[in-house]
Amino acid sequence: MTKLGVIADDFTGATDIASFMVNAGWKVVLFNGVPSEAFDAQDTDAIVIALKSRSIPVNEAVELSLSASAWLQAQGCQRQLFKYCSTFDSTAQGNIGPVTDALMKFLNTPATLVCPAVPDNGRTIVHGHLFVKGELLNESGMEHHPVTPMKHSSLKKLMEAQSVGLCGMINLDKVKNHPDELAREIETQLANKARYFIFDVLDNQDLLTVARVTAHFPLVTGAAGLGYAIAALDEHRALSGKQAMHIDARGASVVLSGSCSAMTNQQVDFYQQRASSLALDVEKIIQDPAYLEFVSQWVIAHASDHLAPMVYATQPPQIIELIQKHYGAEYISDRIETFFSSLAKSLTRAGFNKFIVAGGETSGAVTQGLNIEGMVIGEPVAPGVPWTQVLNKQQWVILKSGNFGSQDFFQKAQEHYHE
Ligand SMILES: Nc1ncnc2c1ncn2[C@@H]1O[C@H](COP(=O)(O)OP(=O)(O)OP(=O)(O)O)[C@@H](O)[C@H]1O
Ligand SMILES: O=C(O)[C@@H](O)C(=O)CO
Repeated sequence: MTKLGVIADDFTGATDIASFMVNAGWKVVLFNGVPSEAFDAQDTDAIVIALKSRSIPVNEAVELSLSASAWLQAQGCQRQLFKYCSTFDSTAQGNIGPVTDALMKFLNTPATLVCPAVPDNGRTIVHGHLFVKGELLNESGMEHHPVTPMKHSSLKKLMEAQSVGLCGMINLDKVKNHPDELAREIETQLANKARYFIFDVLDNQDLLTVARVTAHFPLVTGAAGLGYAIAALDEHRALSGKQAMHIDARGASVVLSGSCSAMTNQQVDFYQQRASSLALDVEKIIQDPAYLEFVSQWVIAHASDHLAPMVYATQPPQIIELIQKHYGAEYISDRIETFFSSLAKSLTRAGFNKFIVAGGETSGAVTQGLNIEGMVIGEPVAPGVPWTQVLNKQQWVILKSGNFGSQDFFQKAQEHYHE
């Protein structure tokens, strides 16, 4: 029986929590948006729905999240987790507070947990303040975020500004030294009208304590660490989880890199010294209708190389700046994404069954090109970046966030293939 339904407010956040739960031994399936049909979830521990609701208008975020919650409930997920960013990305209008309130009403619960802590990634909570690698959230760089600048670190302040109720705070001393008293503490604070419980969390042990004491809450909210703790506490997880995903070495693979982050630039530099590589010509993407076929044929010609061929648009920031000035940033981004989407589609027709993709937006475009509705989450190549198998297909995909993974990521991903 499925144990947990997860509603994630963005795509890389969805793969992040899915990967943490798989690491704890669960079998996890991820859907891109709310599926239109039912899913037979019998041997699945968690279903994750990836939405794009972090920064859209509040009423749309609420509506989308409620429809995800209703679908998950219909698949048997009585318990649900609302996944938002571990840096609590939101404004005083939302969307974390309003979505949480709406889900609480829908799932008919007077209390929930607010827990963005991910100790493995340096997200900790002390005296109710959120830290990012030892820095207060509002001094971590997040105060400059273009869409959701985080101007406070107090989770109480942040949550109460965008929701209808009060926070209940439980400090580190209680979590670490008096775990047996936590259940009573929750009852006392509930009687005092607390709705959103914020526990201090410094390490994974604290997360396990928090997950244990809130195991009866029908709804919890937070980030990937909470997913890990809930899965790790499940005594039956070994029955269904930790099966290595069989990624079939037969069939060809390709690396598609559209990310221009510092880390991806390093990964592309490293990989192009070892494998056949083709840098995309931006002018030809725009001007030459035969270019897609030319690039497809180049990839196909290298299909049986020892390492997968790589096609990349990745460039360092100073070159990107020039290209964007010349063509317009939005226009050129869109053209490159569409090119990757069409290339992926054309390579599938040519027998390619493994796609290693770099970049959040690029991943969205490739997912669309491959017409992916859902995927099973496999083993991670780097923290938060798992191999995935497309539902009901012999097709495998990695979607790498810009700054994730080590220098040898593209090569490392291919070490997971099996004969
Ligand atoms: N040479 C280029 N010139 C201009 N734009 C480019 C070039 N190469 C890639 N792009 C665009 O840059 C954007 C990169 O965004 P993407 O989300 O894929 O990567 P990222 O921002 O590094 O990843 P993440 O969002 O996961 O951190 C895409 O829209 C892509 O089309
Ligand atoms: O929680 C995080 O930090 C990430 O999963 C995320 O939400 C990326 O957008």
